[in-house]
Amino acid sequence: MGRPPNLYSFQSIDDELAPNLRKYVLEQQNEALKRHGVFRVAVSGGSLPKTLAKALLAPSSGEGDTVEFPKWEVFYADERCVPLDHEDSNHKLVKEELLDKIPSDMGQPKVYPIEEQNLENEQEVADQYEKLLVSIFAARDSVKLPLFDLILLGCGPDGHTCSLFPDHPLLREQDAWVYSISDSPKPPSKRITLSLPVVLHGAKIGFVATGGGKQEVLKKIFETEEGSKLPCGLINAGAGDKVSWFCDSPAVENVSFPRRGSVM
Ligand SMILES: O=C(O)[C@H](O)[C@@H](O)[C@H](O)[C@H](O)COP(=O)(O)O
Repeated sequence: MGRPPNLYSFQSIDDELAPNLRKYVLEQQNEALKRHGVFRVAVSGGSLPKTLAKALLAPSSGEGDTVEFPKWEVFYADERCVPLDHEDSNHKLVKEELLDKIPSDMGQPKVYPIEEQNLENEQEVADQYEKLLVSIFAARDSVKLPLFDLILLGCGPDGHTCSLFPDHPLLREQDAWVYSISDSPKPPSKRITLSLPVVLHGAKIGFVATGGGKQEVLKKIFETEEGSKLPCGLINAGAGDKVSWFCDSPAVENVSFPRRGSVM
């Protein structure tokens, strides 16, 4: 097993977690821009977009601390098979929480939502999204897996992440980049998700998990054999120190796994 994941815990979301998350995201942004002039990020839904907005919409404190949105390409780590203006859409959530709030002088990222045709056929939605990823990540060369510069995820109370759920057969799938699911235990039932190998391949993987409701599952994920088999645990085990967790104190109150102070 490689090096363990990084676990950060903060007293306050607004005053500590968000500024540290900003620092982390901008480190990945600046690295990626140096590497290939573009920052490719995958984001999921849940509470993440709101916390991300707190991090990214704060004023810049100077050099190296500028969010270069026009150089960002934003993808969805998972999406629900609903129209883009539907209450359940992750794209709608990201748009309302973050994109619509970006001041006009900062410019907008290029965002890649799912296609709205054939929403009733979740396999079709997954295939279309995979085709999109192939056209971007394998434009010139054939690549085995798409390389996101950063994948930002949440953690469900059952240990799911993206739309990869505990004990679900999708966890064993290796072939496609994007899978559909029609029996998601968290509604709505029809969704698409990046595959586990795609997530593990990400250059960096950041989890944001806050609130007392996450306490039990985080203890399990970080401290038990059973938890290491949950989707979040599989990512910790498979991606090691490429993974960073941004948690608040209530979420990790009982977790004795060593924490890091701050992203500095
Ligand atoms: O579309 C979804 O349902 C999400 O992508 C899902 O994976 C989410 O990130 C977790 O359920 C955590 O959600 P919370 O942060 O709201 O607990």
